[in-house]
Amino acid sequence: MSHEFDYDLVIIGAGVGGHGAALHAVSCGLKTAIIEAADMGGTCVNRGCIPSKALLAASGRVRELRDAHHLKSLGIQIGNVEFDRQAIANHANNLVAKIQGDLTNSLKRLGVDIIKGWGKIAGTQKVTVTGDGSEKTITAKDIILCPGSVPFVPPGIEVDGKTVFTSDQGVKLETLPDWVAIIGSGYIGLEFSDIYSALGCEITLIEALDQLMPGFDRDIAKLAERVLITPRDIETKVGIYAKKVIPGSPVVIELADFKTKEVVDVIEVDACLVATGRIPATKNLGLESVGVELDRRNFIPVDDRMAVLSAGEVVPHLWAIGDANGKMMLAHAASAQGIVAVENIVGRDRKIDYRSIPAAAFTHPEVSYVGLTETGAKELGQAEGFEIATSRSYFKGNSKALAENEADGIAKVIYRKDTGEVLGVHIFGLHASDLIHEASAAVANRQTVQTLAHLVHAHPTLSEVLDEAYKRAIV
Ligand SMILES: Cc1cc2nc3c(=O)[nH]c(=O)nc-3n(C[C@H](O)[C@H](O)[C@H](O)COP(=O)(O)OP(=O)(O)OC[C@H]3O[C@@H](n4cnc5c(N)ncnc54)[C@H](O)[C@@H]3O)c2cc1C
Ligand SMILES: NC(=O)c1ccc[n+]([C@@H]2O[C@H](COP(=O)([O-])OP(=O)(O)OC[C@H]3O[C@@H](n4cnc5c(N)ncnc54)[C@H](O)[C@@H]3O)[C@@H](O)[C@H]2O)c1
Repeated sequence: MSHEFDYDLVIIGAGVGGHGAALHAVSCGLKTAIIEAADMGGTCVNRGCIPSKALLAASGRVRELRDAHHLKSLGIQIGNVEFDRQAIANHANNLVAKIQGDLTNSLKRLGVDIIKGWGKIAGTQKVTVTGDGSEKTITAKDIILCPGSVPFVPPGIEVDGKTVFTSDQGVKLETLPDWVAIIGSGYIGLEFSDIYSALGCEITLIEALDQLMPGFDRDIAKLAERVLITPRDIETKVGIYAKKVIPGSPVVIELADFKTKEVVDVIEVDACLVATGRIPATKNLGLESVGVELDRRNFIPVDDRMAVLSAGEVVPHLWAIGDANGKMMLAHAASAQGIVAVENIVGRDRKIDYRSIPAAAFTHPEVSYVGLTETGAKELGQAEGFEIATSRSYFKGNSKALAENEADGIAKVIYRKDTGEVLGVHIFGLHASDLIHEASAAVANRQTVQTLAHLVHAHPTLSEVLDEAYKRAIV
């Protein structure tokens, strides 16, 4: 370690990105400190992945046990299934506390200094920390910024945290409104409609763009809508945005046509979840002291080595990872970026490979993907002069899915026609979030459908869905 500085590495923000970077830094022998102004573990642990997955696990079980038709098809009959909202909420809260403790202890055990307070860049290789009425200055050879993101609330929407709220409050499951409007059909909108509909709430799902789940591959989104939305107590308003939302009892929502901006309806509901994306938490970070300007959406500009850029040039010894750079707002992407930043800090040139980072929505059943959508692959093909092809396989042809009597699902593989290289894989169906990792490894290694079609999968497993899709690509 250098004796010129207090630390080799100082990380601002102890979310999953900062945590991942810190663990890797220690394994590379760097003397490391992490600064956190609020909750250790950041969004994912306290208000994101962890509590939402706990709620999805419990509500998913309720849905399953109340599906008399499905159970009967397996020869099972059970009586009334009851649940306790507060006990489900406690399950999520307890899990948050456990994982927050584990994460904090893992840093302590490895000798990472945890500094509580607001971190701010105060010039090259210098950070100030403000907290408890005092300010101190720390020097570090390298600095990683990982301040994360916060919910975006569109203008016209008033959040009171009780009747109109974001996921920050939603994950606490403090109420189960009879009728809840969910604004936005992205990840949060989808996962919360899964939770609320399983627990008996009536839902109005409002999406500004002209299709639901606009971020997902079209074929997958269409089938997901048929299974996750249509048969459930979910009314959809598509091409419509919430122009005004007034909290209270009832919550009043003015709905307008997204294109003409004209008000088309006013609804009164018991509660409203605003799930309209997230914005970077990049204010007051002192970036101006090193001449860095945020981009037009307030993200920190970075290259693929996670170096911060100023007017397109690398700013030495300054790195930014996680939601704050806006490249891929996912927990595992944040920690993967942290590892890449640390590798570059210790002189091992490394770039992030976004194409091979998988994503999943933990609905019942799940949606997952890795790489490009069909539209994205076509655009790339046009730019680079190649054609693409697709192959599909269906869960209804899979013995394991049939044994479970849960055969709604599809796997779609998108690949280059000339070389066979896999460009994207999309799955909707039972355990899709686990199945995607085989495809993620294939994309990371730029493998072809010809190679993948010869891998052997155990029988009978859901993994054979992908096996089948690869084999269909080469016939
Ligand atoms: C409801 C919900 C569910 C989600 N589910 C998933 C999921 O299932 N899978 C998935 O991959 N992703 C999921 N995400 C996204 C995931 O939570 C984020 O991508 C991830 O948390 C980003 O990590 P980060 O480290 O960049 O930032 P954050 O987790 O936001 O952490 C940033 C930390 O920095 C601190 N901080 C900020 N500024 C300063 C400062 N100046 N000084 C000191 N500290 C500071 C903050 O207090 C915060 O603790 C979900 C998000 C939400 C909202
Ligand atoms: N399972 C997961 O990995 C997971 C789960 C939850 C959240 N997340 C992360 O959290 C981030 C935020 O999630 P999110 O669902 O809020 O964002 P999102 O970007 O996934 O979806 C937001 C949706 O809201 C719509 N929208 C925006 N403004 C609107 C308006 N005024 N009226 C109606 N619709 C409107 C958008 O068109 C979009 O479809 C995502 O980037 C995601 O990466 C991930």
